[in-house]
Amino acid sequence: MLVLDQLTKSYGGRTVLARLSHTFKAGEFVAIMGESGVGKSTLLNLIAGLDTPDSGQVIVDGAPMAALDDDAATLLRRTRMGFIFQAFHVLPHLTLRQNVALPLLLNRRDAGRADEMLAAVGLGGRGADFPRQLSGGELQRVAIARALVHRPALLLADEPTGNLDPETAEGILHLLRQETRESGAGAIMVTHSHAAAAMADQVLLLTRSGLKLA
Ligand SMILES: Nc1ncnc2c1ncn2[C@@H]1O[C@H](COP(=O)(O)OP(=O)(O)OP(=O)(O)O)[C@@H](O)[C@H]1O
Repeated sequence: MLVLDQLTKSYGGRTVLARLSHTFKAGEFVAIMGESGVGKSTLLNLIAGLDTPDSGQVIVDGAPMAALDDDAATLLRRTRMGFIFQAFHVLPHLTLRQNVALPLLLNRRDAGRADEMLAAVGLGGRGADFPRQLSGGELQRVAIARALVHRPALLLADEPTGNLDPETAEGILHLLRQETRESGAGAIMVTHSHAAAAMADQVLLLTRSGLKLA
């Protein structure tokens, strides 16, 4: 379970999120929509612990993130979370297989599932390629394979199908659904796509006054 408790975040004196509170149930697939600039990516970054709130807290499975030291926060992210961010964060000097296997290696687990996940996102047989040989949409699919490979308890996804054609996007959304269902994982997906939001258990709208059911 993930609790957002009175989260406030400002940039340069401009408040983006003001005392935002919400509880995400474990295992629920939630889509967050809302107009450009309203703070969706900011919210995802706070949940991921990649940015810190000015006040309020993010509580993961009963533990306030701010109370964790760097090592504990890293361990939490590495073992329990999977990320698909807009910049992908694919490492240029590693092959696709090595990129996807990274969460497994960091968790000291067998890397065998990396090839399986590459195949699942339509990149089977390209494990030895390097990121520079890929298109934007292919890179996004590598990031998706990497986010799912270690079966995280919580998947955080920022526009996971933003660079994909509608047909590939639909396939990827099915994969996200199937993988999270199989492992009982929850997901928080920020999207402008109504097609993507339609496959969530719940669609929330972020506005200046907070998160509400769409
Ligand atoms: N690091 C930063 N420094 C300064 N301002 C920032 C920073 N990150 C975000 N902002 C500002 O905060 C506001 C919310 O940005 P955010 O990216 O969270 O919006 P969003 O809802 O995800 O938008 P979009 O749908 O366009 O991706 C924007 O006005 C943005 O300029």
